[in-house]
Amino acid sequence: MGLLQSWGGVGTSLASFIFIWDMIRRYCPPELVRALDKWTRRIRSFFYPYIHISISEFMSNNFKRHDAYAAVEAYLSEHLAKEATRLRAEAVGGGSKLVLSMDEHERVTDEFRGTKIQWIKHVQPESRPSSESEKKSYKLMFHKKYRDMVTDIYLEQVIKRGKEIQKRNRKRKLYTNGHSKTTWSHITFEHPATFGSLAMEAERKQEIMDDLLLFRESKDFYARIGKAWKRGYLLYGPPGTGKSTMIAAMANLLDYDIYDLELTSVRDNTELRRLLAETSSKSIVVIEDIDCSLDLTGQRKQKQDKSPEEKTAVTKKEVPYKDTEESGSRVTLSGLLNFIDGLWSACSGERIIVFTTNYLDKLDPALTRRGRMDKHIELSYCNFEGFKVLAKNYLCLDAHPLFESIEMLMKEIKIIPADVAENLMPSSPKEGAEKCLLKLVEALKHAKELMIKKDKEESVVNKRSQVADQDDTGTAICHVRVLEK
Ligand SMILES: Nc1ncnc2c1ncn2[C@@H]1O[C@H](COP(=O)(O)OP(=O)(O)OP(=O)(O)O)[C@@H](O)[C@H]1O
Ligand SMILES: [Mg+2]
Repeated sequence: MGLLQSWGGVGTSLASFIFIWDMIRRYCPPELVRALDKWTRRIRSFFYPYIHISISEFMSNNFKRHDAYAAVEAYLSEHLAKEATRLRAEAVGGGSKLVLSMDEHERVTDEFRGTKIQWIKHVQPESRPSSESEKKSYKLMFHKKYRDMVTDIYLEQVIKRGKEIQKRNRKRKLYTNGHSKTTWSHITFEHPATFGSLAMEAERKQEIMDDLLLFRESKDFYARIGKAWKRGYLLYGPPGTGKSTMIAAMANLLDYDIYDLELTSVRDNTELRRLLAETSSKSIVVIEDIDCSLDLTGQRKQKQDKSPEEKTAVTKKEVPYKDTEESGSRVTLSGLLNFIDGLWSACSGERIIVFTTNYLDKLDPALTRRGRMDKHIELSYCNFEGFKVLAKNYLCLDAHPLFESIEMLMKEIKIIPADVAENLMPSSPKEGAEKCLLKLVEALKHAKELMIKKDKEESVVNKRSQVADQDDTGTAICHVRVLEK
């Protein structure tokens, strides 16, 4: 009872204080109010001499992740996680190691040169109900007399060590924007492809690898020539020739993340710009099957009438393009070109942009011109050299008596590397290398027979049409004679 009475007393005094303070602010001269403000600040800092610094996950414009946030998180996970009682565990290094980080609202104390510094994790749900994310931040609290030391030395060290830890524990990520999401979602990227395992001429592979490595080391060069540090690659060729595999090999070679941009899920240029501004440095932005993702070729011609053949022709790869229209994507060619040209992609550091297509001639030349797509790489049918790479990868074979006939057949038959790989893949543990090679020989022979048959049929059709042409000419001549009479 006594306690309740005393709390009631506190409440009344507080209300009176606020009332009097408001009166003073309203009716006193401004100089007096300023002086009072100054004194209240002094009194407050006397009783509460702490400074707070907040490091949010996203920059204030909410577009870009804050590098410092990730570095602080890494530092705290390694140095102070032992002290925290509520933790979050995440697997790194292919699941072989668990990294612990502080759970929300948890606090830990660090010590630096005899000073105690407290870290608190804050998680605040986003104000917008439609938003999928939360606002996360780390708050740092310390005595004001250590202000210079903490801001100049301690924080710098935390960020530096955090970045080292991040580098050590880094899991590469594959980001996607599919499934009607307006933001990126990611999974760990663990594709095993390397340039070594790609079926391609060794010389061309080396040339591409040199180009990529030179790009990675060219920060100063790009700064000197005043160009955004980015490079565009256009990979083209028939389905199953290794375009997607090469992108994975590129990411593995450079140790970059991949952003797989599904253009059909992007509503308009503004959304495209936001998504691209959210991509981080050291990344490869990929737009697969660019010819199907956007009406890039038709955008400028704007709804010209299609020929009846075009209207009826439906290939496998044209389906997504139809979806684009249905899903109402309004990304335009100029929006895409804006992004490639640098204003947006130059936001943060090294970036590679890769487009893939099965039909090079379907693309607008504005998109493929050098400077936008700096390097065009053709991935084509498998030749004998490519086959040898696959035989080594799949069967651990450098030579075999069957190689000779395979070489002969490959000179005559076009076969995609995906089909060669499929035949070389043992279908059971008992299936030996020779059996797999025989499967491939059979597949090649079968393809050859089909080719001969097709050629014969075509020549018959050609002969028939030649005869028909002659007939037509004959008839036409007859008509002329009748008219002349
Ligand atoms: N050049 C290659 N070297 C090694 N493996 C290859 C190569 N090309 C294709 N493959 C094999 O075939 C499969 C399909 O290849 P991939 O998906 O890279 O082809 P793609 O060119 O991207 O086809 P699409 O145009 O249909 O997207 C891969 O998983 C890989 O195993
Ligand atoms: Mg592909």
